[in-house]
Amino acid sequence: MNNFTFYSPTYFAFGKNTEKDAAKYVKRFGGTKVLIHYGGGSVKKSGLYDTVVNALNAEAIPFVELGGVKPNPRSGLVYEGIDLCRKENVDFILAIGGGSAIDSAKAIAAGVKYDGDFWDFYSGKEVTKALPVGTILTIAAAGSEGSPNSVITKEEGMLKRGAAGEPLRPVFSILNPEFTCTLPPYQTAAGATDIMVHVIERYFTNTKEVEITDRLCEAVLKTMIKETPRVIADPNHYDARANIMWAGMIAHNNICGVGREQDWSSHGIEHELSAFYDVAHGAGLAVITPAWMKFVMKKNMNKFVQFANRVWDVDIDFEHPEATAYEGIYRFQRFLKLIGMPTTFAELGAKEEDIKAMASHMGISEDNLLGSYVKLNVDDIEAIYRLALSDN
Ligand SMILES: NC(=O)c1ccc[n+]([C@@H]2O[C@H](COP(=O)([O-])OP(=O)(O)OC[C@H]3O[C@@H](n4cnc5c(N)ncnc54)[C@H](O)[C@@H]3O)[C@@H](O)[C@H]2O)c1
Repeated sequence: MNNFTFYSPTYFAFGKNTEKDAAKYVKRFGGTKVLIHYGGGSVKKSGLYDTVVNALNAEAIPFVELGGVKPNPRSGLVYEGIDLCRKENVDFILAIGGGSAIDSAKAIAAGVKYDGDFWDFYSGKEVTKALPVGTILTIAAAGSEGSPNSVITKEEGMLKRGAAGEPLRPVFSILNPEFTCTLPPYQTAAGATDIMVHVIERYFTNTKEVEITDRLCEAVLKTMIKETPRVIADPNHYDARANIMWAGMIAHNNICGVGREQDWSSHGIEHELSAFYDVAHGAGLAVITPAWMKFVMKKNMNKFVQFANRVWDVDIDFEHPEATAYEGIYRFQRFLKLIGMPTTFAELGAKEEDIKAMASHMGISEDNLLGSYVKLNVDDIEAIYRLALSDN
């Protein structure tokens, strides 16, 4: 196991009615003027927006608001949010929604404290200062409620890029699984896929002797394999929703990833699909991750046999380990189909003729290869996109 530091100071309030205390948490974490940041209709339809506004009024905390965050959140609204916060002397951002609203809030939070263009943080500069962000989560997926990350798409050039830095971890996150019951099955499944792939990006490592984090990863994956079909069949299944919601947090606050090299190729390759076609991130991952697995398995089979055996209950064929490895990937892909995810380019609406452009859009070069389990060059990335044309 490698050396690591782990500091994850987010305060979590989990369960029914926890959103009622939102204003108390804002106060507790120092907010005196709040920006409420959210997407579109769902937070208003569910009554969550009114609950939050009433709670802030009851605590006499002034606020301004900025709605309209789109899935795959855009830089334009971030600039608007930074200007608004400065003009209104906002000192706390409360995001209501999913990864998109939260990531947009984090970008604004970092941008307000920075003299330059906030996009610098999405071009490799570490975030070292940000306004505090609190979240009320409505979809289990991105894990942004506990992560030090944010992903934004720059309209100009449709660049989808990530930023990172400890100040981006929310100071508090409120997770009421009931709010996730209104998610359409497709969004539920896309979220579940994202959760699983957050773990997979950490699981496939060349770092040796990482039994504790391997086992944590496997626990999250096993939980998702059990609970996701339950909520697809019964969207109001509170306990299954609750297990998935907490799995989503554990999958990405890095408790499963400390002390080990991590990969992150599937996310990088998928970000081009979301940028080119504006698809749901989890759906893009459902197409890309099995293709990535098929490609890298041939170069580094090590971990795939363990994945097949421990996660997908495949008996190990010691004479033909590649058959065991492949069976694990096959079962993963079959599971994705079962929960209603696309598994090919065509199902996603992606086009073969864009493959070259997507592979070269990522800024990968021989000095800057993608991933770590197997390091990928542009030709490898193209080959992975081609493998995703079919699910055989
Ligand atoms: N910051 C991170 O650590 C991180 C990690 C992974 C992914 N991401 C990014 O997060 C974004 C995706 O976030 P997401 O998957 O959480 O989804 P999202 O926030 O984009 O929401 C997906 C859709 O579901 C709707 N929705 C949300 N809650 C709902 C509810 N309760 N009922 C009905 N509809 C609801 C939203 O309005 C939206 O249309 C992508 O941009 C992705 O790249 C960020």
